[in-house]
Amino acid sequence: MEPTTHFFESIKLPHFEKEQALRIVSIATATAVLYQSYRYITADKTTKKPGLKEIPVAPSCYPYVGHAFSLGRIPSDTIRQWHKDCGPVIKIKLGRRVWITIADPALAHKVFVTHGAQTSYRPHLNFSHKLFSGGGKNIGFGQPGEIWNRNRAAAAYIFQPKQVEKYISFIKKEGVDMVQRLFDYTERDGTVDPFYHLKLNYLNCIFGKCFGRTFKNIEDEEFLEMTSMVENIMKYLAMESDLTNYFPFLERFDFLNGGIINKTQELMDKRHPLFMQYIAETESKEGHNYVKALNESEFDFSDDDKVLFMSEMVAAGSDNLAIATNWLIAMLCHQPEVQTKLHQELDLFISTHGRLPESHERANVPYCFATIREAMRWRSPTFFGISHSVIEDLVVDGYLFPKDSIISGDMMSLHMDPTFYENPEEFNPDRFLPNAKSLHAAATGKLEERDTFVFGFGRRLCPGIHLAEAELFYTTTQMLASCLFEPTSELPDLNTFRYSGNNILAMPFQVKITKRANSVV
Ligand code: HEM
Repeated sequence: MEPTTHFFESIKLPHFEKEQALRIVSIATATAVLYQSYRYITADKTTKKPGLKEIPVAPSCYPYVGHAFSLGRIPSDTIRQWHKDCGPVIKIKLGRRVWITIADPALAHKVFVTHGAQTSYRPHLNFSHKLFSGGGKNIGFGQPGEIWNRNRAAAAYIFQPKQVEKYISFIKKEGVDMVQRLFDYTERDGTVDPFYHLKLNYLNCIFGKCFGRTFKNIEDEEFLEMTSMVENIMKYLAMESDLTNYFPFLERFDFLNGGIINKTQELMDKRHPLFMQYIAETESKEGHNYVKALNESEFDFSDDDKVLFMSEMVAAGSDNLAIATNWLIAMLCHQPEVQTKLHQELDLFISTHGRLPESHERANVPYCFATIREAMRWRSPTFFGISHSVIEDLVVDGYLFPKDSIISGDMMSLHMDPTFYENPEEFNPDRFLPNAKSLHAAATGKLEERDTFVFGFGRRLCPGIHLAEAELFYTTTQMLASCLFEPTSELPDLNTFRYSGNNILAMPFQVKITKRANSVV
């Protein structure tokens, strides 16, 4: 009741008593609900066309609200179950908007890649489109067109393998520093939660490359501020996070919706000056960084463009990697035999070559690379990647994907498809042996040639994929060459997810990380 009282006290309604105002608001809301219900029902009928297979509507759909209140605590868990009950493609209704999720790799590939010309758009959502991407001016939430092409070309330029090479020694150093911190914290406290150390490592990797500066440790206030900004961005990017996208009348009653309009605006008001300051600081920094790379290139970025570009890279290029590596560590606690095999393979390479492997030598440490890949298959870092939108009515395999519907691949379901992956529930790095093809090769090409979906699809495929591969490879090999991961009496929970919006996070866990007695580094 308190926010309601506060709301009515804060608005200026000189001609109405509060009770009158409350009645008016109720009547207005009821009218809006009835009007929207009418439009919702009639709109739905117009999408039905003869001779087409009906995409099943997921269960627990209610008039007007659709599934908005049926998604549960972890929407991906609910949607995965709906796929099991209703099949590989389902329709979810959020107010008047239609969200179609796909759990079948072949259908997903056809929809997003074969028909990429129609499906490489992004839905217009309040936070991602209007605020985070400044009205569609960044890569992730811009629509195909001139600005998006420029941004994508700039990303392709700074993330091409040749450019990634320039930062390898920096990535390696960050890995060495993180391992030392893991040892220090274990020595001090007996055990350590690796997640924030991984976040610091990967945030430093991308932040260092963007701006030529890094954060000291996990208590560093600037690190905490930046990591909280990234976490909030990931939270608000989730489809279900902001109901005003589906019930626009809620914009007038922000307090009913958790104050999301205020919170997202505040977040972006904080981002702009902070990133402007980081960009300005790079002028005086020695060495190469992405801001300088953009300045030197012909892409013609204004300072505001750079804020959008860099903040997107920091958000997209840090947490996903930490989440993937955190799941890997959680899994190693459960499967010590996998860890032993990883140690043996790496030790053999190091003894033979007198150094750790480079990422282009992944075929020489195939089990190690396969384990990184299996960790991402088994627990994809995101629930739905980034959702796409279809620009015109599209029929694929007899299913109608209506114009403007939001479409997503359900990552967990795609990677648990038994026709695509044998015994998918089993964590088994051997499934990716002996093929040590790059992540890019694994995520592109014909359906029968690809065996990962975690980096998305076709024209929208993650442009940071080469960088992601390098960072995952060097961080993991550095850790495994030096560290022994031992569980505490409580093993990490592998089956419960922590809600964080867009990402699939493990529940917090502790692990003992010590220097391996027989380490050869
Ligand atoms: C484990 C690490 C990563 C994962 C799992 C991941 C996953 C994804 C996914 C699923 C998408 C959406 C693709 C689609 O819409 O079909 C995406 C897009 C994107 N990623 Fe990544 N990513 C990772 C790392 C990175 C890194 C390191 C960067 C750059 C620093 C990056 C930058 C981007 C950008 C800019 C987009 C938007 C592309 C567009 O909309 O055209 N990502 N990523």
